[in-house]
Amino acid sequence: MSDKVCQNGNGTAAKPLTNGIANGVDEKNEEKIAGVFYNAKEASWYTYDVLQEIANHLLARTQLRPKIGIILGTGLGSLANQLTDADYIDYQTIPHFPVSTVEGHVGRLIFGYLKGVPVMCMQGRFHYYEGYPLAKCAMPVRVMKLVGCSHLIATNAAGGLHPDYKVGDIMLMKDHINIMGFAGNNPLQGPNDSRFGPRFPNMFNAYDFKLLKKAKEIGRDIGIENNLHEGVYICLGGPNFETVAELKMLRIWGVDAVGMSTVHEITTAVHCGMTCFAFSLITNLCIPSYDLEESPCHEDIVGIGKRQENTLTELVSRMAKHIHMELKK
Ligand SMILES: O=P(O)(O)O[C@H]1O[C@H](CO)[C@@H](O)[C@H]1O
Ligand code: HPA
Repeated sequence: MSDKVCQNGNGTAAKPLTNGIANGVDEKNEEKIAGVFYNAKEASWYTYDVLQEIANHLLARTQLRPKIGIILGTGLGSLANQLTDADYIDYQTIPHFPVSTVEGHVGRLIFGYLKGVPVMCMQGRFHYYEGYPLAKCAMPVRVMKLVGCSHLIATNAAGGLHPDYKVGDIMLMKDHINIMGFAGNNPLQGPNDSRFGPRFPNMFNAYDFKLLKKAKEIGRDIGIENNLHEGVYICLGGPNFETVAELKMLRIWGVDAVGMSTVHEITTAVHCGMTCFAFSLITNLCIPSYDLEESPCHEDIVGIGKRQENTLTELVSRMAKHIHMELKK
């Protein structure tokens, strides 16, 4: 038996919880689960004014005025090491901000230059399974928008369901299935503030086609074309990994990669008019068979991201550079 922390998918990797919340706001909620508050009211608590307050707070703490927001997924946080002249802002120190509770998510915003391009980077995201409502998970996207970002680059670690995918491959997201939304759980649920966007946003071109094309071009330039795919992502609620029957069903649905994030962030970004690009790092294979000895393990998933740091940095920084140049035109 290896000395890995988790075997057969049963390992957990929760960070020790701190007090969970940085300021007085959440302490008003009645329900408290393991230090993280869950209350549906929280979802509609992030009004335009509250989010503007957060944005103003951040703008007062950095000179940078980025147009590109980046979300770093599980194990992908090391990309932030490449940022120069950076201002680091821990989530705990931001008014009304939740904290990251998952291993592989540092829990801070970084304003800095990625190969010369000013960006705002989330080194750690929020997930539904942490106990946060979807609107709260996606709330930082609206903050990005209010800070001045017109573009979102979202990354995630995901299980590869497409039979051609290998661990370490990259799947550019061309579309997603909002299965949690099917069940009535959507970050845009509740009163619509038209200052963010319309009541009924169109998700037809959620993933910008031109950026997708550019990413494929960059993939060729950096020699990863054989490990680069384009596919459909699904966000499940987690935190458990999938059963074999579930994987079989998802394959029939046309899903190529499975994760527990990103979809609500993209939905929120599209709603507020941001241009989106996203990709999954395939960190494990989702093989719908009962005969396997190994199943996904969070520690391994984190490790794959670290291993691919150079390639991911190259892809993200070149995409950021491209967007930066396009915005200047
Ligand atoms: O989507 P990100 O945050 O990259 O993380 C993925 O990896 C974790 C499971 O190991 C889950 O949180 C899943 O969503
Ligand atoms: N399933 C769900 N989420 C994931 C996986 C997976 O196999 N790998 C990384 N995030």
